[in-house]
Amino acid sequence: MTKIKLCGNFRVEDADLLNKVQPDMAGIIFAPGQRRTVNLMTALKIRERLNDSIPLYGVFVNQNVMDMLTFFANGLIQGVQLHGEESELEVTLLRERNVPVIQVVKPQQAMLKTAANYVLLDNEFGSGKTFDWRIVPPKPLRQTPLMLAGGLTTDNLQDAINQVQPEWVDISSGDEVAGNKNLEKMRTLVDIVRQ
Ligand SMILES: O=C(O)c1ccccc1N[C@@H]1O[C@H](COP(=O)(O)O)[C@@H](O)[C@H]1O
Repeated sequence: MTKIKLCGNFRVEDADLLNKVQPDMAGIIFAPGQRRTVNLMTALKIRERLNDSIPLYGVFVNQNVMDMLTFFANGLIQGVQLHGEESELEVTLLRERNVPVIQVVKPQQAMLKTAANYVLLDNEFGSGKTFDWRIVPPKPLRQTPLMLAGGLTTDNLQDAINQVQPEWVDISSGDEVAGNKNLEKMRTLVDIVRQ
């Protein structure tokens, strides 16, 4: 069964919505200057309020690995999502310290072996835009569990799963209404992957 990550949670009360719908993973944005970027205090409050059963991943774009290791060691995050041009060396460094890693790759790299736990395909970060799913290599050719992202919504999620057969889907914009996380959208998305 495909698993679901709900990302870009930025208000403390978003933790309550996540607890209600129980996604397999949640995400917060540490990359600076994004609409959904959280500061450390908000991140701590979200982790505190979120059920222990929901792993919280931090999204970073070309940022300091030491910060990631500190956040992980302190239990603030349970894994990292590298959403920039991070090197395989950085991935290895994190993996050597047992940090689970989601690494953004280009579609053609979805077939390469990597030290990361998951490879993630996205259009642009948190843009809410889809890309042409036909360029994704078929499942038998893929070496690492695939996380599909980019403009997934309640309208196209089922098609995306049917076409790409990803192990995971990752959604940020598609569970929002007027710029805020929305319980009904979140519930519908989770129901689609679990039906
Ligand atoms: O969600 C964000 O705002 C974000 C900011 C910077 C880097 C990554 C971000 N989110 C990730 O972007 C993709 C696609 O999101 P969307 O559903 O198209 O909005 C997803 O992997 C999020 O984790």
